Amino acid sequence: MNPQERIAELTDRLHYYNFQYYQNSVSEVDDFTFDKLLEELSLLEQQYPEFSRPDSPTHRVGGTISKEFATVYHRFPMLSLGNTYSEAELTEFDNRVQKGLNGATYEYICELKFDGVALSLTYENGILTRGVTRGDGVRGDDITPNVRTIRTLPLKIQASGLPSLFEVRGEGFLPLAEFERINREREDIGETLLANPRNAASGTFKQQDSAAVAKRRLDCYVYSFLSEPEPFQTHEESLLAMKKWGLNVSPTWRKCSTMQEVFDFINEWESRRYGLPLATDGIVIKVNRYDQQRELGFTAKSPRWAIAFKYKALAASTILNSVSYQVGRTGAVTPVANLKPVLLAGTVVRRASLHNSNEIQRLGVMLNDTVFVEKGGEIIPKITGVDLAQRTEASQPIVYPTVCPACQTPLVRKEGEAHFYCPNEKECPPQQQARFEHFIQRRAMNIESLGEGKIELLIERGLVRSPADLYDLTYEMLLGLEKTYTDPETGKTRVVSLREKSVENILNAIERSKAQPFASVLFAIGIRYVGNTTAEKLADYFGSMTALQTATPEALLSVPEVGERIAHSVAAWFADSENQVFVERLRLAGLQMESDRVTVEKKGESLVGKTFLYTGTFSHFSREELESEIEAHGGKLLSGVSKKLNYLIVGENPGPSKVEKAQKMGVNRISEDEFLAMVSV
Ligand SMILES: NC(=O)c1ccc[n+]([C@@H]2O[C@H](COP(=O)([O-])OP(=O)(O)OC[C@H]3O[C@@H](n4cnc5c(N)ncnc54)[C@H](O)[C@@H]3O)[C@@H](O)[C@H]2O)c1
Ligand SMILES: [Zn+2]
Repeated sequence: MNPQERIAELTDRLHYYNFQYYQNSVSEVDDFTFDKLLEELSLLEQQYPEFSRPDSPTHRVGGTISKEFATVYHRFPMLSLGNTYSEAELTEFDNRVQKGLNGATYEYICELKFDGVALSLTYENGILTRGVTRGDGVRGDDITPNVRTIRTLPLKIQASGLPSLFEVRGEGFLPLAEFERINREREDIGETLLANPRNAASGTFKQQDSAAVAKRRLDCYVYSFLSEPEPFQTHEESLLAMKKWGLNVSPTWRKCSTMQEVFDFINEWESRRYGLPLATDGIVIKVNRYDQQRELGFTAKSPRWAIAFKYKALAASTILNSVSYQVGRTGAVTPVANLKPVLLAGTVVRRASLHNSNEIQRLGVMLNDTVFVEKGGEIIPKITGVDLAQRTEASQPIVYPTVCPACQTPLVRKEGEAHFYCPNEKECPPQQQARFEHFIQRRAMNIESLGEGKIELLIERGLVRSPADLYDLTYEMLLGLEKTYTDPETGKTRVVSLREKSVENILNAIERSKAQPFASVLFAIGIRYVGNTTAEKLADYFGSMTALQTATPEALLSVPEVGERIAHSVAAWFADSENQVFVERLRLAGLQMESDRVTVEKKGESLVGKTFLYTGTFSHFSREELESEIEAHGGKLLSGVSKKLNYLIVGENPGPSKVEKAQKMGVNRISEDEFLAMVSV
């Protein structure tokens, strides 16, 4: 391939990766690969400037703006950062700074490079008025309602000396613990898992429904302050002031006066960063004094006074001893690598995730191979490659099981899914066990005193088979049960035994669970794809188990945010006769089968036969109030813009995609006042 062709190829490929990364929150290659390709393109362009394309990703910020949000122009461009993976290049950067400042003394502020989404936050008279993504650097998406859900971001700052207008920049992120929590929940209801915290954060910030955004507790570290005139002399002063004003500044930054101190900072944080509550991928080095920053200036894409040093993902090599297969609540089989213990980022790693059989094939990994293990943004490390040079005859192919490792039922693979499933939903022990764990969790029936091995014990002694059996347990059945567990990894033993007190606790909790609201019961019964939020929506809409059980597919589809996949799953679940028996037993046990929501009181008939959808926020109603107002006047709420929709009520900060679609389909768009006029006749 000649240089011109290679330049064209790289340009197109990098554009595609950028689009996937910024627009769809998907990484098709890892960052290191991406950065190397970008570097290759940049070098080729320097050598052959005549072939460089005007749209080259080397001289512009990679992101874009989306149609779904209003576009906002940045008052100060939001640039990228030059980056390097080598200490030698960092020294070159320092030489350039030294030269640029003509021998003046200077200091650096070193910070962690947080791996999330860049945010621009505008404060006017101390009030947070706007939150915008970086977009293409010149314009970004106005995601103010989503940014307002970040609890550590003050909506109002009161302090003396506060400029009347200023901008704060920072990194919006999903804390690791939150990322893991969301994935546990997703796994529990059979949803595909989020790939990594950065992409999850990026996807979350781009959601239209800020109530859904609020459920994922996003956070933000701020690291830059912009205002005109600039009240500070140095970056350090701005960090201290922002901290004082109550903005969330990570305490990890340090002032360095020599490159040696910078390198020490880099080395120190290489493993320490894994103790932070979020993913980081390097450090950022910034010239401290603002006048010196101005002197050094910017390239088209990034400041000359700062650079990012990116860590290569921390890796270790070790032996793959065996693969075990775990069966989840929905029957999905997940392979897990058992490794020869190895030290990685300060912790001993014994296991790594292998995701699914495709991943094993992709890696070409065999038993007894020497494998590379990396710690990325996730807590469980992953196998990223095989050291083929170390392969011996001892290496044996991994034979993926054809039957369930727990119950020997032949595994099946559904079309379009990466996982194999054990279809023996009702009898497969790990699925059964997980079904109980799902049922007793706090947000379901809240019988958590049954945790920690007690369920296992009850199943093993044949006392319960279905969660409905919990309601038939008696004091006599439970008292004195005992079991010793041995941890396969450490060999430690633990005794679970049911004495008077714990039996009483369990029975009380079971009794109390009968008062859990209908939505919790609906979540507890464990319909695939029906998480907490969906259960609430279904409970609200149908009001009772009976209504839901007999709901037509069309009715299910008209529930807000319920699509084909969920509707199908719900219908299929209720069509199963064993599930019907299960629900009947729960009903007889006295569980809540109806919403205690006050049924909407009829106020009039002016909206009978009309369908509605709303977007944005309203001054007279909360979302719930608007919904019940529509219902109270006989109107019907739809879940999306379709031909069946008569009116789209457009509030403040509406979702542009809904409005545009409504416009295209010729749906009437009405204001809040126009709606008020319709219901006050
Ligand atoms: N894997 C892929 O497919 C893919 C595609 C596109 C981009 N990328 C990755 O994204 C990077 C390019 O993105 P970029 O242009 O945003 O550059 P960048 O992420 O390397 O650096 C700029 C960004 O760093 C962030 N940042 C974090 N901590 C900071 C701090 N303390 N101070 C200042 N900024 C801080 C800011 O969000 C800023 O916008 C590449 O390095 C690449 O690895 C990957
Ligand atoms: Zn099984």
